[in-house]
Amino acid sequence: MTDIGRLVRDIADEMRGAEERGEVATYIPPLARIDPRQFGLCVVMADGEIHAAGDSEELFSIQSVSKVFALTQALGKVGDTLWRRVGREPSGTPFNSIVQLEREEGVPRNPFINAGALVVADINLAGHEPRVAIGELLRFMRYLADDDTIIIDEAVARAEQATGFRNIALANYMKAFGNITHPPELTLGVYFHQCAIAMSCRQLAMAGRFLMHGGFYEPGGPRVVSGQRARRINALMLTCGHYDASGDFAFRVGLPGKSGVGGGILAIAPGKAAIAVWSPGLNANGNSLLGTLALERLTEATGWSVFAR
Ligand SMILES: NC(=O)CC[C@H](N)C(=O)O
Repeated sequence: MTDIGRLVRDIADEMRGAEERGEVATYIPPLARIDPRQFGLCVVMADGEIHAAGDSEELFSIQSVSKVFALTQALGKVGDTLWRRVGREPSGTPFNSIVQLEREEGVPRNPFINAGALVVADINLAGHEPRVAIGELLRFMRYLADDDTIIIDEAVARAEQATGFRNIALANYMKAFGNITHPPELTLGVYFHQCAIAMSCRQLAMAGRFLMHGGFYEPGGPRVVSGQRARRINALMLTCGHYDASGDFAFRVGLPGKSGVGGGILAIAPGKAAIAVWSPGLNANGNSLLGTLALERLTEATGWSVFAR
């Protein structure tokens, strides 16, 4: 039996000393100021035991990791009709790409690229004021993580509102195809605020537990989603969670995972563990460089890859 606590500490020690750390995202000004020397890792085991090391209590901007929870929320509202407006194929393009949208008539490839997440935000906005839609997601995150202190970093949300021209373009372009139903600025407001949720590795790993427990909050606890839905969300994370590096992530780590440009990654070992890792330096695809390496070390040592026997 692998001593997980020790493994988690060893990985954090290795990452602390790493020289090659990638580049922090600079296109969102507050993220450009984050110290790239930080690294945190938290593993929540199926029995509830928690192993954490490094800067695992430090808050970071979860950015695109929020897309997993926003998708869960949207599926709860509209069920499988969501798939009329969003595909479920890997895009093979960067997270903020627009190139496929013209040929595919405003239907994004999947819910984890920005275009897809904007449609999901549009679904979550239906029938609400933007403030209420955002509040609903924040409450959902707090419930999942069992932590009422989780907040939205307004400075990050405002910064993206002021500089997010690609997202503004994506939303307007899809509006032209009728796949954004609200005024684009309202849908964008919901999206920018969900990306600006600030969490620690511990909080994020806790929030991901329902995906390790087949849709249950915890063993013996209430259902968050059906078993089928949990499996499907995990499948999408595996195939689309790292954009045009999703294949490489599956190859190296072998777990459903979702990254964000804040440097966080949520990874799920079904039935075994929910894992959150954070290191702000990104690789060329906009995924945490050391976060990916740490997960590779973890699955190599534990055999948690979904492809392991
Ligand atoms: N990959 C990401 O984390 C991207 C999220 C970021 N808020 C953006 O829209 O650009």
